[in-house]
Amino acid sequence: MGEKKIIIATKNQGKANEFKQILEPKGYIIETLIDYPDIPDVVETGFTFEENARLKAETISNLLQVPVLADDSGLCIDALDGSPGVFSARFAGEPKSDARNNAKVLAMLGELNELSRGAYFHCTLVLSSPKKESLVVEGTLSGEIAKFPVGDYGFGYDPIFFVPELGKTLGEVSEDTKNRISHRANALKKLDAQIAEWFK
Ligand SMILES: O=c1nc[nH]c2c1ncn2[C@H]1C[C@H](O)[C@@H](COP(=O)(O)OP(=O)(O)OP(=O)(O)O)O1
Ligand SMILES: [Mg+2]
Repeated sequence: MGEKKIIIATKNQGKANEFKQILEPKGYIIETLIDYPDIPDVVETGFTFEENARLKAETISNLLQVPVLADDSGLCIDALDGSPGVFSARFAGEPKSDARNNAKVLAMLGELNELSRGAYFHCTLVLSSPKKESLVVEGTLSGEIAKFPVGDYGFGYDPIFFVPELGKTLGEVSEDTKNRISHRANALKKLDAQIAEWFK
């Protein structure tokens, strides 16, 4: 496999690690905006995951004039009618904080029993190139909101997201295990199936 460089339009270290772990073994060279500190933040003004992922991918692709992949993702909680959804990153306000976001979710769900704590992670990926129609794929992962945070692995809402099939939160499992089942991994599988055709 030749060198195929993809820039991921993210400044999130947790996402960056997962993209590298999944895509580098497939022969991709992965860079992220952490490698381009001078590029300003893209303001996420959209009301859907796709709008925000398009905004990030298309803005950075037009700026750098190379193919760019963006991820917009979030946690959708049944008892909160799908909230925080696209507002996941700043659910507890500015500056964005995983710890405060998790505390806010736990406080809002209170003592609701297991049957009422259903939730899923959603990930929309948009791959953009300056003179091409963008490619859009999505993936989800179902689970439940734990009663308290468990584990130090992962990032974001991982310590409070319990996966029944694993009997653990995502904060308790290795990167390998998460990357077999996650919303991001599921979206990347769909991207993988379409990327060769799209690049032609
Ligand atoms: O696998 C995940 N495990 C735990 N939490 C997660 C995951 N995937 C998304 N999330 C949470 C983190 C953040 O609160 C929001 C994403 O917000 P989102 O705008 O897509 O990302 P971000 O602002 O952290 O980085 P960037 O926009 O630079 O890609 O959902
Ligand atoms: Mg963001």
